[in-house]
Order: sequence, then structure tokens, then C-alpha cells
Amino acid sequence: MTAPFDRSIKIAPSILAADFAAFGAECSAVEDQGADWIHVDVMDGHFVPNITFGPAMCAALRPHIRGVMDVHLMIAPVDPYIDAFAKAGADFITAHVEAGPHIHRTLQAIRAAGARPGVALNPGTPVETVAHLLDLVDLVCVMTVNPGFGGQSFIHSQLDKIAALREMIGDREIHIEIDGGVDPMTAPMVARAGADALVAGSAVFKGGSVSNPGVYGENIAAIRAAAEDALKTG
Ligand SMILES: O=C(CO)[C@H](O)[C@H](O)COP(=O)(O)O
Ligand SMILES: [Fe+2]
Repeated sequence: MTAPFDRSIKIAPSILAADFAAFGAECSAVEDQGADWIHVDVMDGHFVPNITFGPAMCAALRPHIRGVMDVHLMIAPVDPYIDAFAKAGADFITAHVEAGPHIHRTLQAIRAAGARPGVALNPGTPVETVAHLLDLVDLVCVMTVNPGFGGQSFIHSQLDKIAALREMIGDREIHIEIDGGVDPMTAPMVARAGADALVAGSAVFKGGSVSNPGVYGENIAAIRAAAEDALKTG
């Protein structure tokens, strides 16, 4: 029997804001402190103006992540690397709609490789670009910053896009993930607009460390409470 679709608020710390010399311990620490998913930002210095890491790092992290590894590919091209990220143990593999001319084929290839496909949209990309991809994906990621760096300010114009996406998705079992500038101030807005998976880097890791992980717990709880309260109060 398959598990029912989880529409509850999920907090996905982005390890882009973690200590790069201690990724394994950082993943375990945020999971112990209440993280639902671990968000892994892969950047190639070509699709975005920054470089992080690749499938070997994901494979090394896999034993340190008990739950969901959510891999956000900010790379172009995507297709040559799909099998490597799937073999590395990614649960979700999200590719950008802007990363190449054949996103439909890319999403099919992610599913065929055994991972759950996601599609991400840059802030300047209209929501209609995913209309004909919804049958292929388990997740749509709305970027609320321009991808490439953590710690940027939330772009408020994306709230309309999230709400339009929520409408488009209807009762399909697709997560709406928000990535960029999510904190206790912005979490209520994205939750009300229809998001269920909230990526947060700076707002989770700020003030904490693997030797002081309780701060991660407080930060995660604050984002979650802000989002859940907004849903209760409408
Ligand atoms: O994909 C990303 C950047 O391209 C990151 O996931 C995102 O920026 C999270 O960091 P923060 O919460 O600090 O904005
Ligand atoms: Fe990301």
C-alpha cells in the first residue's frame, strides 16, 4: 500500500547555508532537530554563477540522511548527469525548466532512473511553462530568489505565481516547493498561497552549529509554526 500524499508543511533545510566542512554532521543535526527533507543545491558555474558540488557529494551524504534527499539541479545540461544523481540516492531530482529545450524528456528520464521528478521555475519564468509537464512531476519548485546564492531577499512578486500554480495543480499529488528567502516572515505568505515544502537555508542554519544544534531546532520550529498558524487563521 502506498503512503497517502503528504500535504502538510515540510521544512527542507538547504545545506548551502551549512558548514561545508561538516556536511554529514550538519544533515544529521538538522534532521534530529525536526527537518523533514534535506535540500541539496547543485550548481555548475554555467547555469548559475556559482559552483557547489556534484553526485559524488550526494552519494557521500546519503548515509547521513535518514529521510528525503531533495536534489535541486542548477546545471545545464541536465540529462548526462541524471543517472549519477539517481544512483547517488536522490529521492527528488529537480531540473530547471530553463536548463534546456527538452525538459519534458529530462523529466521522463528522471522517473526512468528511479527518482521522483521535480521542475523548477526561475522568478522571471511564467507559471504556464509547466502546464504541460504536470503529468510528469511530483514537485514544482518556485524560486523566490534568482538561483545561485543563499541569503538573498524573497521576491514578493512570486506569490501570485504560487497561487496560480496551486490552481493549476488542482487535486494532483504534486508538492509545491518554495526556494529562496523563506523565513518566519515569508513562510506565512507562501503557505497561504499554497506551498507545502519550504526550503530554508540561512533561516535554519543562522546562529547554530553541529555543537549547538538546538538553535536549528528553534529556527525550524519558528518557520513551521509561522506557516501552520497562517493556514489555521487563513
Ligand atoms: O537554490 C538555492 C539558491 O539558488 C537555495 O536553495 C536557496 O537560496 C536557499 O537559501 P536561503 O534560504 O538562504 O535563501
Ligand atoms: Fe535550492
